[in-house]
Amino acid sequence: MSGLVLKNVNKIYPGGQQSVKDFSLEIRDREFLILVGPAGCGKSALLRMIGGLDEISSGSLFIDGKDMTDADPKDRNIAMLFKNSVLYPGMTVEDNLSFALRMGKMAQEEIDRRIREISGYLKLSDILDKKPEELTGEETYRALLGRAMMRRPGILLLDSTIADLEESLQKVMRKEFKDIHKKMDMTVIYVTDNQETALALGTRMVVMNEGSICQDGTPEELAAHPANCFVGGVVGRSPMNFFLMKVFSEGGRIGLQGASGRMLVPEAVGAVLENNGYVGKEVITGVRAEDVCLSRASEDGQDGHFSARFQSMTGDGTMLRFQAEDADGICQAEGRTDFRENEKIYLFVDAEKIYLFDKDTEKNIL
Ligand SMILES: Nc1ncnc2c1ncn2[C@@H]1O[C@H](COP(=O)(O)OP(=O)(O)OP(=O)(O)O)[C@@H](O)[C@H]1O
Repeated sequence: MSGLVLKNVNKIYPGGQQSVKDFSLEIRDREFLILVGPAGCGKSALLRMIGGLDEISSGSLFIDGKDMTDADPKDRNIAMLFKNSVLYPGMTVEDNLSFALRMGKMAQEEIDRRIREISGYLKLSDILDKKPEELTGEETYRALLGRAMMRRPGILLLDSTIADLEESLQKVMRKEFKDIHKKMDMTVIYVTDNQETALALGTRMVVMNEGSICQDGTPEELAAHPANCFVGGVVGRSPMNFFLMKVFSEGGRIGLQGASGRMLVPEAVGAVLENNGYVGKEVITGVRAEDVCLSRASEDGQDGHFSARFQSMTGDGTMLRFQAEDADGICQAEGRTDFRENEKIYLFVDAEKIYLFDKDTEKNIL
């Protein structure tokens, strides 16, 4: 059993800077939780406090119902793998795996048993005799993970640890994480600034910004109903564009007027806007790149069609960047790559797929 509860946790440094603000979260035993947030939002600070490497300035931490706020790191049953973790130089992978347990005087038989088990899970058997400098990036990562798991921690903290691997390896490792987590009886907190991992693992995700939780849920829930613009921009299969548009009412229908086009919204959406007093006001309209299509319309002014100017293709050629009257954006290229810079293009936005946020609070209106 290794559930974890954080209650109103704060981290304030001697200079007065605060990295974690009133952070409360409950993580169930054996849960795999992904903590996503931009650089500097306090993810590592939070992990360091959970692991006992840094003091909790105020608030409390419970592990399995026991108050561990001030407990010694070695009493927390937690293993950590940080961005800058390295294997002990000069030692083989096997020695790296066994070192801490040998120092703790564990019986060699038990150490050997664990090495066999973990080597099996992490495919280390063929590299047990190798030294760190002989390992590839992926092998190093597997060995580091194995070393962290040798003590059979109840909780494993992983800090952006696969971010430095090549993209193809990251994919492999994400899949393996899922398998390893199933086999090992562990609660895992995985910190990353990359939502891809959370989407790939499909597990619970907490989005963090400026030291606080923005939203908590599955990646699908967060993508479908982001609590605010920030989460909308962070979570989802394609980037979200944001446009400022004015809500209008015309002939009993509600619509949105932007600088380069307009669209009527579905009746249910219109009702929410009307009932909440948004008619005549500006709202932030969020549209995912995958929901903006190149339009064949050749005239401005058609409902749902927006004029823009082509800027550039994305590196993989699947999306294009455009400049609308009031904002830059990104949309599907649909195989078209033959635009000239600044050429006029037409975009179609599916009104069924839009997100609407309050201009002042940036909170989701729908
Ligand atoms: N010892 C410290 N003293 C003062 N400020 C600190 C200290 N450690 C971290 N910070 C600040 O706290 C904030 C959060 O840092 P933290 O490393 O937790 O962010 P992060 O989300 O993990 O970012 P990254 O993904 O880049 O590691 C940052 O603004 C950082 O500069």
